[in-house]
Amino acid sequence: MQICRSRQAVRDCVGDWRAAGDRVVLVATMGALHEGHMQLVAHGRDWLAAHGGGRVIASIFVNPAQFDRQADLALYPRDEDADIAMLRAQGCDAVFLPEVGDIYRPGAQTVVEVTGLSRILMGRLRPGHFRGVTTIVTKLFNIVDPDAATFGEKDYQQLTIVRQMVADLDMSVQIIAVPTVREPDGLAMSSRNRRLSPQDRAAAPILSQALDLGQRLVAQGARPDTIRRRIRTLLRDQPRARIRSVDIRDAADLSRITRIDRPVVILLSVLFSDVLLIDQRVAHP
Ligand SMILES: Nc1ncnc2c1ncn2[C@@H]1O[C@H](COP(=O)(O)OP(=O)(O)OP(=O)(O)O)[C@@H](O)[C@H]1O
Ligand SMILES: CC(C)(CO)[C@@H](O)C(=O)[O-]
Ligand code: BAL
Repeated sequence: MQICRSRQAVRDCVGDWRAAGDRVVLVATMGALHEGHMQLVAHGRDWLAAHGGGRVIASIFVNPAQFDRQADLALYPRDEDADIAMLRAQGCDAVFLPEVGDIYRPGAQTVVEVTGLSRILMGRLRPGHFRGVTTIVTKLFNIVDPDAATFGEKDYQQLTIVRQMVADLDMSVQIIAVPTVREPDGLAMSSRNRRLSPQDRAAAPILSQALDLGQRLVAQGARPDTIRRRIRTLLRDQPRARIRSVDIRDAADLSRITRIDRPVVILLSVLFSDVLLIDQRVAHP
């Protein structure tokens, strides 16, 4: 696996692959890798196998521009050696590990923002977060120039926003959505899970139980406000869980709904001590 620490190193590496006729898939991450990230690499490989073959490059960059709280940035888990070993074992072809100064250079003035979708739901809880995401994803697309890129459904609003950006700006990158990978007890894998205390870790599967309940109620024909209320009641039974948001939206565009006559997405964000966990489930009436 090639290790690229500068933009130029990535361009040289991808240039060699392209000269050999390979297609390229980008797996963008913030590191502290887990099996969810490995599935992004695996889905990238599957896409390449169906499109004439090629190479997967992962990026690991804890992007300061998408953190709304300094403490969250300072505490974000980092483990470069373990990350490189995992990617190598997964058969990833290259990894891009840029420094902050190589990505955000003095005098830069340009940001990329999907104006509507970035300001609702998590965008209200974390102002500026999605502008930071779309700006770094655009920069990574420009540096790597991939044919396709993988994004996890766990970060459902992020996935929806990236799709909107790619369509709005005519970016020629195919977005591959990857289903959420879970621990055996149902907790969605997340780098931030490492920061949970043992007590919070034991309590955290309440999120997936709440999603199970929501999915059952959607299938039974319940109304969105009833489902939100029942989910909140379940979460309130867990004293370690502090609810930040419970939403039910149109799965296609995250618009508000008053009755459920098409696929919806149930979106949860819940604090355990100072760790904000999110999870989602698409449900069909
Ligand atoms: N459990 C998972 N299953 C599938 N994809 C995932 C999972 N967790 C993260 N991803 C995806 O991996 C990519 C990189 O995410 P990131 O590095 O932020 O990891 P994370 O586990 O989501 O960390 P965080 O704790 O910051 O939420 C994103 O596209 C994200 O949706
Ligand atoms: C897409 C991403 C790597 C951009 O920093 C990040 O938001 C993430 O890890 O989901
Ligand atoms: N996977 C989401 C990245 C973030 O929380 O900043």
